[in-house]
Amino acid sequence: MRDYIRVCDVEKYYGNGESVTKAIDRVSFTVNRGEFMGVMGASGSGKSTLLNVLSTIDRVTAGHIFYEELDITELTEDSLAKFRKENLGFIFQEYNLLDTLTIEENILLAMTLQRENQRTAKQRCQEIMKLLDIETVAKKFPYEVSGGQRQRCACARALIHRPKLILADEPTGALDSKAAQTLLETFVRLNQTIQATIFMVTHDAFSASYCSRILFLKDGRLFHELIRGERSRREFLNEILDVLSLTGGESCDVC
Ligand SMILES: Nc1ncnc2c1ncn2[C@@H]1O[C@H](COP(=O)(O)OP(=O)(O)OP(=O)(O)O)[C@@H](O)[C@H]1O
Repeated sequence: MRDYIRVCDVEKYYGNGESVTKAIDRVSFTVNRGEFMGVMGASGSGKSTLLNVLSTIDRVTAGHIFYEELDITELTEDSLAKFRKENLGFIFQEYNLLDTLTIEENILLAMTLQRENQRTAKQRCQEIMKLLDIETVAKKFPYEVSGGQRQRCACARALIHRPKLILADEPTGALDSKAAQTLLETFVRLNQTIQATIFMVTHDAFSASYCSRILFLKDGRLFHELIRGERSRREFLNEILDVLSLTGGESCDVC
């Protein structure tokens, strides 16, 4: 399989002089198209920073990130905005839904902003709501639905463009275990049905056990990697917990 993303010797420093923080320190790895990648590590290990440089929200201090042949560290701000719009979908812990719009309108807004034709937009919205099982709450406002349904709405909004890469920062953080499980199963389904590549930061071993591969960060460096392969999710979970006990990382919210 050809590499979809190549992260080459990436460094991200904050501050300068004596007060410099090496949030990411010479990290290199590749991602294949269609992988469900997890990133784990203790608090402050650099997970969000890595996600931010991968998603072009933040610039690297040194190193290169290639999406196929395109080096995104060399792009101008205008080209970056275009790249983000055409390729990426973001899902964060805070849903950032607009309370004055219904669930359906929140999802459609993402399409309106891209000036898609209305019929295509509506059709895609129906499809994605069906896939995420939120059709029944389409006409409700965000404050009238559950946390899990809000999160799936945020997910639908990110996915309606059919992004090649989904970037998720602690997407299950605000969910109870049932809602978290539903969202993770949705990710797996999306991963399998539309071959979306997923990059998910999580501190939770249970969430990570849904991934096909996990990178472990420690003090900004790549410390370990686990590949699920043919193992059951339970076996993979146990292995993740073993690694976390070595890194002093976190645990598992539901086990
Ligand atoms: N804007 C910033 N300015 C200065 N230092 C920062 C900034 N953002 C992050 N850092 C530092 O960089 C390091 C990595 O932070 P990062 O947020 O990537 O860690 P994390 O693994 O995502 O942590 P958490 O699990 O607590 O969210 C930390 O030492 C943090 O204090």
